[in-house]
Amino acid sequence: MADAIAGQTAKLQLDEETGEMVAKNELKKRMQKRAKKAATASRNGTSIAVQKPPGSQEPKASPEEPTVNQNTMFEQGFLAEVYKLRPSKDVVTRFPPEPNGYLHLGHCKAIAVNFGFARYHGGKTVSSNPRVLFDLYQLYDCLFTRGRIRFDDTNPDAEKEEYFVAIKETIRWLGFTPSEITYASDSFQRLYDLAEELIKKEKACVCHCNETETKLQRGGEDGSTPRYRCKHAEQDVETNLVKFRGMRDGEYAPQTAWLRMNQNIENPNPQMWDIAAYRIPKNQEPHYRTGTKWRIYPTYDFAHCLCDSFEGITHSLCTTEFFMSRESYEWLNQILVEFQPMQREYGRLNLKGTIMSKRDIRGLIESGVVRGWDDPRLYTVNAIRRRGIPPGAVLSFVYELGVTTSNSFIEIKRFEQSVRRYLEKTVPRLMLVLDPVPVVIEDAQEQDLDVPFSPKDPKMGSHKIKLTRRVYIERSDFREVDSKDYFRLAPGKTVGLLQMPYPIKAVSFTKDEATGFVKEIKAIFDKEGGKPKTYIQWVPEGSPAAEVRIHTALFESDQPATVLGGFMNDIRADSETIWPNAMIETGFYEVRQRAPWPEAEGEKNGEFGPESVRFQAMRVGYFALDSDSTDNKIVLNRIVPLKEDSSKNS
Ligand SMILES: Nc1ncnc2c1ncn2[C@@H]1O[C@H](COP(=O)(O)OP(=O)(O)OP(=O)(O)O)[C@@H](O)[C@H]1O
Ligand SMILES: NC(=O)CC[C@H](N)C(=O)O
Repeated sequence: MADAIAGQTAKLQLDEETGEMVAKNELKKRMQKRAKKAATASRNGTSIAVQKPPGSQEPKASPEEPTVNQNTMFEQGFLAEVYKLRPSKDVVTRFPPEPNGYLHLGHCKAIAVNFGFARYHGGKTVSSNPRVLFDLYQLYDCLFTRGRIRFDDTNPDAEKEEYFVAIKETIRWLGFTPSEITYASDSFQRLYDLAEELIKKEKACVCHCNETETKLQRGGEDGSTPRYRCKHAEQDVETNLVKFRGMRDGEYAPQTAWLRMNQNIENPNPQMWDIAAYRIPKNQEPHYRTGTKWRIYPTYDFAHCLCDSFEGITHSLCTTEFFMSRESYEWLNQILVEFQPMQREYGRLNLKGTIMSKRDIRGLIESGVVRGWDDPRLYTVNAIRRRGIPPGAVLSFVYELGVTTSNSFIEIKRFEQSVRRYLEKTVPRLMLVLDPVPVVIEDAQEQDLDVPFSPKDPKMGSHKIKLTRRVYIERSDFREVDSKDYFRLAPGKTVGLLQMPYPIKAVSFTKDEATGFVKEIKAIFDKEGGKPKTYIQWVPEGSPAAEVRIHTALFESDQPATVLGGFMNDIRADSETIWPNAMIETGFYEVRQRAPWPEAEGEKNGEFGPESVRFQAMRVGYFALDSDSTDNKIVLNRIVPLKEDSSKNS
């Protein structure tokens, strides 16, 4: 029976316009009809979007056969050029987050670039099959490749332990194993000593100018007045040393003194206009790692290049907003240290139709628009993960986009398309009914049906589903009044039930007097009527209840940040729909027990949560178990719809 049902279901295709499962021929007919209609409409000046007929659709790739090999990113284009500029047997890179918030999708690109570059140039002789590679890569990462995390933890006022922990976790989840985890704070003493050396070389002074004065020295508000050097640049070395030590020993109030580099105010690059090297933070929060030992902290511009040198970073890869900083990076390293890393800049990954800045997300959380940093409508890694997007799908997306020097603004639907492609062949299929209405099949005999988890991949195995007399179908799959162009259930009409040996024909129905809703449908098997035009999903009586959350775009526009009055004025009211009384077939329990689906990347090592329970709910979408679930309550999030949401970037 399983084979017959598998054969039948495998041949069905989703009609993206109606959401029905139909035979290939039926879909072809429908497509031709629609194409004709569209042609007539276009002749009449009105346009209708048409789904491509089966066979003409773009080939669907599986993650095992990626359209873009992950190595392509390092073999061609920007990153290949970077390597050619500095070919090295011992590539060392670092991913350098500031632990002041949770990482987002853009950071996944930075992680893939930094760890991937080191991995590629450290272990490129290994097979290019990603499945085989995973175990080997873990070993390779630890033993041979030199991709590190370095926390840029130079601003204790903004940093918290929870962010350090979450960042490390994200990198593991993406399937990378840092060869080392380091901290700028490991080098605070060494950095301090080098700051004194810079003073002794007359390349830094302690400055007391405030923000307004500094702005004037740099050409005023719009940069149109002549630039000039501040008077503190004339202080002698001894005075600067005494003052700098005074800063260190707490003799200056926060923000009344800062160490400033003596660069070149004439240089057209603002990064060379005597920028800050050390500052006294306003709040004097204890540092997560060094406590109250330091009252002064190095700036990014002082610490980053020096730490890169201390750690022997060969290729310091960062995003293009640091392009101007390259000059000060090289200037400082050349004065103070022997080993010279090479900084190069690639384009940031941005998504249209959302916000990713930590400050803005904090605003959404505080105003109750979203549940928290991991709300599935956001694009923080926590949110993407909770929503059920697998780490392998995130990486595929990054590899697909590749790396150039341009900042990319990608539509959410492109991201979702990539995720859908990844899930299509890697997760099992189940039946889920969002808004159940009972159908009593009067001539049904109770029996167990053995149905495959995948219509095409026998390796996924099969599970039992009980054919009960009373089953549940989607309320929207029944119409009280039939019509010619309607192909699902209606009085006197036949519809196929997925995985069921025979189609059913509705014979009568009752309604709830109070609500006017259909209460129960009576049906019989239609054993003589031949193949039905359309198939719908169902669940047997006794199936577990589930709360299903369907999320769509949080914002109306493509650029919420630029909307008049700010992104808060751009929030969609219907970005979350909850189906509290959905039902899922019991095969779900086996899917849950066999998680993670798919078994790949960072989830393979046993570190996975409920979100790795992923499946395709036929005709409804891809789903994952939400972290609000308990032993007695199933809560599901839709990962992505089965097709692109035409109403909006979902
Ligand atoms: N959108 C992005 N695309 C690609 N790389 C990014 C993106 N955002 C940050 N990065 C890179 O990730 C690394 C760590 O960044 P860090 O946490 O310091 O980011 P950030 O720029 O403060 O992030 P944000 O302000 O967007 O939260 C840096 O090398 C940074 O250039
Ligand atoms: N060079 C870089 O990649 C910059 C990293 C740094 N943590 C930042 O401020 O974004």
